[in-house]
Amino acid sequence: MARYELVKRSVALITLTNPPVNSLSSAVRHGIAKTMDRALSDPKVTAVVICGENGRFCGGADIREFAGPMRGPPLLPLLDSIEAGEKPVVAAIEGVALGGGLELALVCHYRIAHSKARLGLPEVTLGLLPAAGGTQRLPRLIGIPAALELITTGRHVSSQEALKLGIVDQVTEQNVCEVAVEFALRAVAKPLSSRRLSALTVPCPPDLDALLEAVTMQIQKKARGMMAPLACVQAVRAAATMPYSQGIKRESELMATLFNSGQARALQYCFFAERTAGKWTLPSGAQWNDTKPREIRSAAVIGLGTMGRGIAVSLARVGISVIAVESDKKLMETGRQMVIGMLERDAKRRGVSASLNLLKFTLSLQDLKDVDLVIEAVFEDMALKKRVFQELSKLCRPTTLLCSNTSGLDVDALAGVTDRPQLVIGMHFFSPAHVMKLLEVVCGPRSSSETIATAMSLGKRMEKVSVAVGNCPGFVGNRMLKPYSDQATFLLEEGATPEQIDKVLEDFGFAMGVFRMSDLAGLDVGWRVRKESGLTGPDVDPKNPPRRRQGRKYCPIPDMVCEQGRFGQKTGRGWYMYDKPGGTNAKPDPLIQNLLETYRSRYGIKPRNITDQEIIDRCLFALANEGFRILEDGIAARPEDIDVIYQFGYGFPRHRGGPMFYASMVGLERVLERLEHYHQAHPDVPHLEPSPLLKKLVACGSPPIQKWREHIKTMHSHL
Ligand SMILES: CC/C=C\CC(=O)SCCNC(=O)CCNC(=O)[C@H](O)C(C)(C)COP(=O)(O)OP(=O)(O)OC[C@H]1O[C@@H](n2cnc3c(N)ncnc32)[C@H](O)[C@@H]1OP(=O)(O)O
Repeated sequence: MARYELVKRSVALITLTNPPVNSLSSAVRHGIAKTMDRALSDPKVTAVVICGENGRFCGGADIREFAGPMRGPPLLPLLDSIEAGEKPVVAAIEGVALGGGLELALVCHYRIAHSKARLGLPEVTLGLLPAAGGTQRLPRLIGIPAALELITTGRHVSSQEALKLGIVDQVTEQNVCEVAVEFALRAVAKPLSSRRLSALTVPCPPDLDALLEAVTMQIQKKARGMMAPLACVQAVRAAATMPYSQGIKRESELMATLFNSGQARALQYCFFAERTAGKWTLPSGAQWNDTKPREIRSAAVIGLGTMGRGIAVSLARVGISVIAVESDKKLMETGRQMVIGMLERDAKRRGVSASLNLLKFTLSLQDLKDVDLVIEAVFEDMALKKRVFQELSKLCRPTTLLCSNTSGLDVDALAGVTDRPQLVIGMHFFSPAHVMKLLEVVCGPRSSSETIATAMSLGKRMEKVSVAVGNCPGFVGNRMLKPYSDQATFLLEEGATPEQIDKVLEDFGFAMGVFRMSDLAGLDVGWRVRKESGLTGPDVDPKNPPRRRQGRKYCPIPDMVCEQGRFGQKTGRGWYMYDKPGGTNAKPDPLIQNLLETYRSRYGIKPRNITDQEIIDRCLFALANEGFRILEDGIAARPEDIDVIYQFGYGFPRHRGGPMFYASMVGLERVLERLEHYHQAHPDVPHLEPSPLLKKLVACGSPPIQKWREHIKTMHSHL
């Protein structure tokens, strides 16, 4: 796990060998301890270089080991002993030096980085802090403000920025190991005391308290209840105010609290869930690692509304040429200006030049004859989408992939009107598509494995987190949203207010409560869907709208809000009021309060006090319950996929893991018991009836989430 070689007759070259990222597993730590001992005790060796195999220095501690008991030599004393050694040690950093990997580099007396390397202390993103001396050494090296920023955000820096900050001593474009060996030879005669970071004093800003306070306040605003960033601030405060020996103790204490927290478990689960999500498998046996995607060089986007524009930008910025189609000249010109503006701003932010030459705008579908792939992003209307697909089928090359950005319509029905159902697939982007990371790849029953592989690989290239899901109304994300938002509106009937519910959900950690989110998305969207499905319409008595429809409980309040022309932010009024149409500053609206009171008195509902816990339980358990149904229906392959969708598409707090992980943390028995309780109280709400899979898992002793799949295996897969 650590290879030892003697090079240039006197330099010990220690290579970490734990692919793919040379993480510091117990075997690697053991290997480092052994090879360092050998280097320090061999009189022929005058200097040491540490590097990593396969172009990667080290990706940090082995995160998989965090779940089990600690084995092998602990990292902190091992690193302290490297720093204390009497022979110069040089870190040769290629690829990445992250977390424990950077902490290892910080105990080396010198650091040489390749120009393409990235460095950082991302522990905070795993609910931890850099507890192998990182919070104590980095401030001593680069000062409190810069160290605070890196440690509390977990941001990776380029080697050029690392050089400017003083983290590395040299950046090279050449073979970093060779450069480091030469460097080590030159360092042999030099004193090491000033190179031992733990022995340095921290350059302390005069306004330390004010700085720490400002950072704490900033974090409290942004971190939505995450503990780790605040613990990082405390650890850096210790570096500034205590000698190293005490600071390191404080670092360990803070780490101990974080390490055993549910938040750390959730964030580490998210790390692996995100990586697992791309690994799709079909019932046919085809899967992500044995199906070759097609290469996509050119694409078309049909429709230059909000979604189409974002999709066009996301394609062009990764080097794919895009033909954007609109049906009307004025709309096309508006779309063109918006897309160009977005692409220019995006390029400026990334420090690259905007790839405007890749864009073409047209009014004619005829121009799409030769593209490799088309993404339809027209209005959410099945008849319109079918017409577009029929036409594409006639016009495009027989090999062109036809994709729809529908947010919930039947992808197979679209495939059915084409001459190539195997090349039809859903690519459900989230708004704004050039910002939001999530892509649901909706596999119809006839989508070929090559088509799925191509859509997934295109998503990855577009820097999206892509999740393969089955075809059903609303797919995964929007299907689950219904029971969640239904519970919120039922709670309004019973006595809650939009602002109360939103506050509880936002305090839980959601980026936005359900009502603020609806105002942002536009209330008319759901209203149109309800009209299309016959739940509401001209036949409904506006004075006395029924509270039971299609055999189940129905809350007419959202329709009543829409009937007043309140469609959310875009109209300046929705569940809240805004300063102006398009405004974003939501304020409680007395008119909504009035509407709720009138509604309750009309139906003789006595409002009651609703606790925060009831809001959380009803909204989140209804959400997870639908997730269990999605798993048993085979629409999602794993709970991890659902959780990734909710984090990246719906603002579910990452430190809670996602709705399915949250359910597992609360305890499946409790989720089942609460759902049974609420279903008894509301028997006409089918979404509250516990799903058979939830019952089955509880009956099997509530296995950990990673084992749920074994209980779903026998059920039908739509993927
Ligand atoms: C006392 C405590 C001391 C220290 C604490 C720490 O060090 S905590 C760990 C801090 N390090 C990190 O957070 C880095 C995590 N890894 C990454 O950010 C990326 O993996 C990386 C290194 C930038 C590489 O990205 P890339 O896109 O190239 O690959 P991918 O992410 O798909 O990873 C490849 C496979 O490696 C697994 N993996 C990555 N890092 C770790 C790790 N630190 N421990 C364990 N496993 C790791 C990852 O899960 C992938 O596995 P696979 O089975 O192929 O899905």
